[in-house]
Amino acid sequence: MINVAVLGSRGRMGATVCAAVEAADDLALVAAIDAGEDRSALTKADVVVDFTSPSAVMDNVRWCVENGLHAVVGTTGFDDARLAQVRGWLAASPEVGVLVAPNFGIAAVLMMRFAAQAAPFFESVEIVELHHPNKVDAPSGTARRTAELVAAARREAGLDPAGPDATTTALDGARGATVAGVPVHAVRLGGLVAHQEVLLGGSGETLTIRHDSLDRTSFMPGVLLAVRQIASRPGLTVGLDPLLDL
Ligand SMILES: NC(=O)C1=CN([C@@H]2O[C@H](COP(=O)(O)OP(=O)(O)OC[C@H]3O[C@@H](n4cnc5c(N)ncnc54)[C@H](O)[C@@H]3O)[C@@H](O)[C@H]2O)C=CC1
Ligand SMILES: O=C(O)C1=N[C@H](C(=O)O)C[C@H](O)C1
Repeated sequence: MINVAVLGSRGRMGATVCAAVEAADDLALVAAIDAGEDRSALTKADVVVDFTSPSAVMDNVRWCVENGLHAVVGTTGFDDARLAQVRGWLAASPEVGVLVAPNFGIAAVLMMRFAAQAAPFFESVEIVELHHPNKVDAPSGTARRTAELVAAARREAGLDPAGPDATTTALDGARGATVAGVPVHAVRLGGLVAHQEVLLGGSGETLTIRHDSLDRTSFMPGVLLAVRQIASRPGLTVGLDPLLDL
């Protein structure tokens, strides 16, 4: 039995994780903590799951590492500097495992992988992410990660991350934000959960790779996989890919 605690337990994702843990025969939910509540109950857990906010997550992760607790982190807001900070904390607690994944959906992980595979074969690539209007950050963590993977694949093939663009006159924001050289556009729309399109274009043809999370249960197989594996993966793991042998 793995004892699990959830940070952000009253949120959209946290509540879904609590339900998934309670439904699993090999997991026990030992603490469910939200903003302003005492974190000491977390020490009953083997693994802490964090779905809070980009402004809260770093303090939570540091606290978990300092207390010898493995952490599975879905909260967004991680850039290279933040990941380096986590590696620094882990250096003092080398037995602890922290997994940070911008998206726990298996299909989303595959979408990112397919986008990176396709990226060197096209002149142009742009990313459109579409989410529910209560999302606090833009662009999404998934879009940022996709842009980084796509840019790395294009650079390796000797291509510019961005495609040609003759637009010289535009309202600020009309061409989106640039992440690792790739244009990223963010839509916030009632009725949506989490969606992304990677648009690739070349001579006379285009390819669209689209992923849709229609319900937050889509993230649960990935979260539970990470919870089950994190104790055997000390140090920092970024993304779900290594757990899927991708
Ligand atoms: N990696 C993935 O697969 C996914 C990641 N996310 C990310 O997870 C995060 C949370 O998303 P939602 O659940 O939609 O947000 P939400 O706003 O519904 O929930 C966040 C919860 O965290 C709580 N919270 C804030 N600070 C806290 C703290 N210091 N300690 C404990 N609880 C705290 C809030 O009170 C709230 O209940 C976001 O960064 C989002 O982008 C969301 C879906 C999937
Ligand atoms: O806030 C969300 O909802 C989501 N956040 C993650 C992100 O920013 O990529 C994952 C998914 O897109 C849902």
